[in-house]
Amino acid sequence: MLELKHISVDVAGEDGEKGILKNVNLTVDDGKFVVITGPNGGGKSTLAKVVAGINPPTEGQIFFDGQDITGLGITERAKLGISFAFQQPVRFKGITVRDMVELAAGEKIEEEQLCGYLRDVGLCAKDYIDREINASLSGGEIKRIEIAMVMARKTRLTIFDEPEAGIDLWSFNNLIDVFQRMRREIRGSIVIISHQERILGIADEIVVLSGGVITAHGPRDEILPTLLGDDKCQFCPKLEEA
Ligand SMILES: Nc1ncnc2c1ncn2[C@@H]1O[C@H](COP(=O)(O)OP(=O)(O)OP(=O)(O)O)[C@@H](O)[C@H]1O
Repeated sequence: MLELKHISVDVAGEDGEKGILKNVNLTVDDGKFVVITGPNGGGKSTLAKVVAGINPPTEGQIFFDGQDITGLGITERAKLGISFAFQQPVRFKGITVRDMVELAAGEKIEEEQLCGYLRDVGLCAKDYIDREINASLSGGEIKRIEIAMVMARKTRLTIFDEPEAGIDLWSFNNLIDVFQRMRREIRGSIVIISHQERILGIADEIVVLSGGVITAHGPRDEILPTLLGDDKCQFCPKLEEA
């Protein structure tokens, strides 16, 4: 179980300190599929980076299975079973797709299983398995490889920051299937930052983060209608009727 307690992140702005996250409290129970959404600039990526150990919080504590992990770095958190898929994945020169998926899994993987991971993310294994991860891969291809890696990793908590970014429609449809399969197979928790209605539609819980504050958190059936209804622009000031 992941618990964020009184998390704040301040950065130095032109007019002094600026609060990006303000006293955020959030619990993600085991096995839950939680989607964090909200307006641009609301603090979602910052929150994901705080959980992954990339950004330290200015205040507050993070607990994972009851252990205080606030002071741990990315690698130590990864060892405890926290994985993070970047909005813009990194590319490694000289390393093949096979190497990366095996590295993620922490063991040699049977060819058939490796092909399965690639097939699930819409890549033809024979074309990609021995391909080097370098600048010749497109943004969408590299994103799919990273999702295959996350599937191979089977961690306790997986965080995706806008997995739909840069992915074409075919892959997007498959991405939904991939998430549902991940949910069945890895039995860990999945936290996804997304603006996509279809991803929100498969969540167990939805968290709305706006202006650095959680403005709503609850079961999908409770939160989603409030995001999709007439009140879609609930975060914007209402225009006066003419
Ligand atoms: N290091 C920083 N210095 C100054 N401002 C920052 C820094 N990091 C983030 N911000 C600001 O904090 C706010 C929240 O950023 P964040 O990337 O967390 O938002 P987000 O909800 O993920 O947005 P989006 O939906 O557009 O991806 C934004 O206004 C951003 O410009």
